Amino acid sequence: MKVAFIGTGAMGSLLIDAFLRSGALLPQNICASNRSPSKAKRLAQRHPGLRAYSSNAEAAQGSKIVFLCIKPLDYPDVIAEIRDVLDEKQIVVSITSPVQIETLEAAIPSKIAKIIPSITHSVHSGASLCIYGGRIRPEDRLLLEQLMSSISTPITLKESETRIASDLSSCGPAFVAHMLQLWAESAAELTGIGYAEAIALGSEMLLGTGKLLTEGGLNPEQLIERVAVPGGVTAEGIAVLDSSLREVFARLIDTTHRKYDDDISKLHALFHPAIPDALPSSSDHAPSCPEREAPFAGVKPPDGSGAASIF
Ligand SMILES: NC(=O)c1ccc[n+]([C@@H]2O[C@H](COP(=O)([O-])OP(=O)(O)OC[C@H]3O[C@@H](n4cnc5c(N)ncnc54)[C@H](O)[C@@H]3O)[C@@H](O)[C@H]2O)c1
Ligand code: PRO
Repeated sequence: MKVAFIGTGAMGSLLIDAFLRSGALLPQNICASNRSPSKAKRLAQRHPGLRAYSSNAEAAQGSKIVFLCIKPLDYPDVIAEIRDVLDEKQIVVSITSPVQIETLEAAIPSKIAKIIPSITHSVHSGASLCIYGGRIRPEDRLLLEQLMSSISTPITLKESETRIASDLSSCGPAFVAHMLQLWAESAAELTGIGYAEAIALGSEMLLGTGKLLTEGGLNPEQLIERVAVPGGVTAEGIAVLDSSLREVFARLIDTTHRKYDDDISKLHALFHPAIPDALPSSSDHAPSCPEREAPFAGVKPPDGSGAASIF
């Protein structure tokens, strides 16, 4: 079975490397193409058997699954290039949040899914966000979730939840890494500890905290209660965070949702140049205020170990 990756930048290459490392795909299963073909060729050199194409249509033709690993505004060109070689049996997966499933369903005959990955999949970790179009059948969903289970924890959600869920799972690693940077910079500046040492300590702490909140069976409230002993230093620190961070997160969510809406508008104009507005926006999905309660479906997929090639 062929699986195509169109766009082999940061995320396309990461997915290919991770699927191969997990054993879920073999190099001979994979076709890759990229606007600058040298990137796809480098992957073929790294993984003998993988086929690199200079044409997106050639990569897509005959592939059971076609991953589109390109940026939002590159979609119209790529769709125009591959439309004629796609059929209704193929599954086209967009890894890009603002590209709406209904836009792709209107443009191509294939079954459409949106799967938003995360850099954490390179260490076989993190949630992949799975959103399915109306043409996806249960067996297609099983296939995609088996594949994604080999490198991540697939979580099914509604398209309206894409932005906030992606903030947490896909942008989140960068947000948390930035918080750690600032914390380590302040630590180095105010106390004299080395920046590298502070980063190392913080990174080990993040790893352990993630484990406690997943396999360790603790929720944030329980974890805080165990750490913040009454009258101790942690409780004082949490009071400081509480008074400052709520506003920061409100602004963060507002900003990412504005950017999302902006991308949706630009895409709409590119896909439908003559049709004015009536677009979905993040405000259709959730209030653009901090008190949103994301109604996260959180449906766990069937258990696919993905240890062996599933194709
Ligand atoms: N990087 C992440 O952590 C992450 C996480 C989740 C989702 N995403 C989404 O994945 C998408 C790609 O992100 P990225 O970080 O890999 O970006 P990137 O810029 O590293 O990669 C995009 C690749 O697409 C190629 N490309 C552009 N136009 C093309 C065309 N017409 N035909 C073939 N290839 C073309 C570019 O040459 C580039 O190699 C974005 O929409 C992003 O939102 C990224
Ligand atoms: N990276 C993409 C971006 O920064 C989206 C999720 C993570 O736009």
